[in-house]
Amino acid sequence: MTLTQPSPSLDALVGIPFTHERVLITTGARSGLVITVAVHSTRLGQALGGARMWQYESWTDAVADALRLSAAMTLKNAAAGLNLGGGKSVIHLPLGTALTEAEKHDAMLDLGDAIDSLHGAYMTAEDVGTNAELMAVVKERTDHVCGLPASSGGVGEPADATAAGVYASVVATLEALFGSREVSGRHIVISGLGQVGGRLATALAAAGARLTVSDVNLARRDLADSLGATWVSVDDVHLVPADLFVPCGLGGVLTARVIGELNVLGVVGAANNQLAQPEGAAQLDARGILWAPDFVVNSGGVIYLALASEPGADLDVVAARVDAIGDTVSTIFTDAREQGITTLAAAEHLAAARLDAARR
Ligand SMILES: NC(=O)c1ccc[n+]([C@@H]2O[C@H](COP(=O)([O-])OP(=O)(O)OC[C@H]3O[C@@H](n4cnc5c(N)ncnc54)[C@H](O)[C@@H]3O)[C@@H](O)[C@H]2O)c1
Repeated sequence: MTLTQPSPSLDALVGIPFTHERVLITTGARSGLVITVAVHSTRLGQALGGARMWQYESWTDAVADALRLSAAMTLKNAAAGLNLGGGKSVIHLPLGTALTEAEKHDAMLDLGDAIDSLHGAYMTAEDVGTNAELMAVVKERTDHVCGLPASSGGVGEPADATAAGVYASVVATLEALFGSREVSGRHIVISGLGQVGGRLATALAAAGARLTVSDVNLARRDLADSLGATWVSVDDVHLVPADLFVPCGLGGVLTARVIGELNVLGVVGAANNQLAQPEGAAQLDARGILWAPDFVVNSGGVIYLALASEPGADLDVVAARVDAIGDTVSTIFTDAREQGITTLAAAEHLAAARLDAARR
């Protein structure tokens, strides 16, 4: 008899209840890659969420990520006041895979076919591992894609708007903690200096913040040096005593251990799904650390994609909507304090109120 290790169930991998309207899991005809398109909710409108192309140990991990990320998009789009539902697509790259440009092209055509088969239930855009140029390839197979390069008539990639929304959230968090919106002189720790983290670090340095930064990609140290920021290893970054910790890398960074070791007064960052477990919100609360919920903080990109893509869009109006993320964060802090609930619960209530109103 052969004994094998029991494999974890998808339920355990996903970690949230299955409440999705529709999930398509398909093998790309050209690429051979497993593509998941998860439509969590269309109650407020077409589901919008980016296309992630990333390495996972198993295709089931990629499906689990799509299920989690699409549910978070429902909350994000609802809390942002957009008439859009939540969805996400994930292309599974087996560990060690490095796609050639031709293979990426094939993967995008496959993604476009998968999205088109849903007849408009879901609209995609760029996310980690994809970009505006690759969205132009998706467009060859479906109209349900946004954030194309300006050269293709699109509104471009959303990282500027995401960084602007995170900046507004940082200011709102400082105000809640210190009674002042002043950034100058505050010590802020940023983990992940990519598209969003790099822009945010540049803006915070220009405003006079003292920065400590980190990235798994050591090449990002050049940016840190140019901003006069202190560089620390990714293993130690959460230990640095500071005013704020700003996660701008991948999700799941706030594990029970990391939360227990944080040495800051607030956490506010761009990374999606920062809490490794939902209980992390209460753990942060119990430690007296003010957490600005990620799906509100990082909604600038989706606000930009949705509103700037509308015909005749006024970019000043779009920028004001992005800036108003700071007001939403302040409201969530106030609601949480007054109702004695976590900031996560307060943000979820905000999103649920919009979803419930749409159900009536
Ligand atoms: N780009 C957007 O508009 C947008 C919108 C909403 C949410 N987000 C989220 O914000 C986060 C950052 O997005 P991005 O577009 O800047 O991605 P990116 O890939 O450009 O940057 C991520 C950076 O984090 C680094 N990184 C990865 N793992 C890390 C770790 N363990 N510790 C430290 N650094 C690490 C990477 O090397 C990279 O430099 C992601 O979680 C993304 O889902 C981005």
